[in-house]
Amino acid sequence: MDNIISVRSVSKNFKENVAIKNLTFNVKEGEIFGFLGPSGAGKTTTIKLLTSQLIPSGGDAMVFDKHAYLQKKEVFKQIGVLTDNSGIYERLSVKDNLSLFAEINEVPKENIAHVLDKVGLLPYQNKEAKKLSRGMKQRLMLARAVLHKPKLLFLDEPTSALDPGTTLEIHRLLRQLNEEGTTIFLTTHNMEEADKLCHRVAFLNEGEIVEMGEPQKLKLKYTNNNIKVILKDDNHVVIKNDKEGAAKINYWMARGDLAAVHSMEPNLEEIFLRLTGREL
Ligand SMILES: Nc1ncnc2c1ncn2[C@@H]1O[C@H](COP(=O)(O)OP(=O)(O)OP(=O)(O)O)[C@@H](O)[C@H]1O
Repeated sequence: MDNIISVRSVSKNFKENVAIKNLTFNVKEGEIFGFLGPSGAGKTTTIKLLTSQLIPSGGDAMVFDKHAYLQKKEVFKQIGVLTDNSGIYERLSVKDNLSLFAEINEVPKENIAHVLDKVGLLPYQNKEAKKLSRGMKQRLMLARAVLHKPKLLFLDEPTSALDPGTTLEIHRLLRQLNEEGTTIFLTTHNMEEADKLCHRVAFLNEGEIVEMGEPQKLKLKYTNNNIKVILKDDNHVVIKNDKEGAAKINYWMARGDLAAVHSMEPNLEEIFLRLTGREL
């Protein structure tokens, strides 16, 4: 698989404030890549560096094998961006918002109904944007970001402040887009979201990547090798995943005392805390 994003030793300073330090990572074509970190870690700055809204202070931020800040309009036609500076025209209807966006960006309009249907907004296409709920607005912004069928989609905190039902709906849409071939780069401080959605994640702390990999592999890497055993008398016992632990489980099983066995691998939140001493 080819790298669609390639970041080499990138840094970004805002005067004396160092926002990004020596970032190096790739995103492969077809991946959902999660960029995780607490507020101020540098997630949005990274998206801006990759979408030509900022120029790096050092290093190479490449998208489609070209420096992101040198990208031409043709290349940007292959990229969709969803950030919180919504750019929605409140007084226009849902459909007219997309229509105007298509005109400004020279995108054909015939895809509008299809995209609105996909994000579940077709029945609301004539509704004024200002009358939409937050979740519906987010879906409208997603519709706008994918109207031109981009190969690469950047999403900055796509589900922040959404209710769990709408969040699940957005996740379903993102998975579907990914299955249809869109590579997705998303930032989030929601570790559960990252775990469920992303093929790989990078942990960002104070402008630096402190760990990167597949969620499941990271959990195995940082496991403390403990197993929780629940016995039928409702006793919970934590044992080691070793020969001695296996003998204990055999013993309880033979006596008919065993109710359940759970691995105790850490979640991404706990790994981040262990690596940085910070919560998300
Ligand atoms: N235009 C700017 N001028 C000066 N400093 C900036 C600018 N943009 C970002 N920063 C600083 O860079 C650092 C990283 O900010 P960034 O917005 O990338 O973080 P973030 O991880 O996206 O945070 P959040 O989750 O709160 O959006 C912060 O210290 C921020 O204050």
